[in-house]
Amino acid sequence: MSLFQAQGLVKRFGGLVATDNVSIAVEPGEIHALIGPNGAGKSTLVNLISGLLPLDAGRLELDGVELTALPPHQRVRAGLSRCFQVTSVFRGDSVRSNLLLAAQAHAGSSFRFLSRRAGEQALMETALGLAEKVGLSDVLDRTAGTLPHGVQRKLDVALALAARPKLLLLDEPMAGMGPEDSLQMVALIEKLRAEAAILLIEHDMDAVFQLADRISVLVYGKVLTSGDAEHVKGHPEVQAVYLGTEATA
Ligand SMILES: Nc1ncnc2c1ncn2[C@@H]1O[C@H](COP(=O)(O)OP(=O)(O)OP(=O)(O)O)[C@@H](O)[C@H]1O
Repeated sequence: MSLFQAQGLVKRFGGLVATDNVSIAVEPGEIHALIGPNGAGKSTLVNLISGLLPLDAGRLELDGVELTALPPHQRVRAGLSRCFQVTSVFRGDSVRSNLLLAAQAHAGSSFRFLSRRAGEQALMETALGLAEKVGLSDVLDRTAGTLPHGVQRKLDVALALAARPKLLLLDEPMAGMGPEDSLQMVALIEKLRAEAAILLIEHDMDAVFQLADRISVLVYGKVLTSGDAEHVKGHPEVQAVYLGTEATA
């Protein structure tokens, strides 16, 4: 059975059907990318999955737990973590504080048998482990808001990882990045595959073709087709509808 299943999702804005009976699944260890031209409904779909927007119809399930009626924070607790297109970093705090805060927020009662000192130590170790994982160990004392955009995006990923997700929703992680930062983010996402399954929304087609096991193409709120990179590249309607428009965007 799939790790994550979205079935028959529908979202209407007045007369506009922004999400039109979308079903999408993510398997354990899989990177499933979602692409589509501007206005296709990618952000709406991500907001429906993370719970920021209410569904008009459909069902969501993660690892056997139904998410459909859960508010966003309970979906996070169930194993669904999201990186935001607009970063969720506390810009005035250090990288270390950001990581500590995230580690603390998701620690729950896991350190309840430890003394206060040992608890703080365990949180610090978690924070340092997150920094190590995404490559931030050298900038722990820097104020987050003063770091280059690419580094802030890594911190954003680390904050999402603090929740120890089963499924990581990455909403345009390469947005606004130059080629060097994009390459680093691709390498990081490839590494994260070992931690969580990933639903990746991304405009950077090179990155998508490099990373994704499966790509679903969204057009006018519907899944036009779904398959591996070869399938999507060779699909005539995708070339016409999506790649044609994106190549000139
Ligand atoms: N809150 C809203 N109210 C009304 N219409 C909306 C709302 N949010 C999105 N839409 C419409 O729904 C459609 C899908 O928008 P959405 O932002 O999900 O597309 P997208 O694929 O994420 O686009 P982009 O790549 O530009 O981010 C668009 O026609 C958009 O105008």
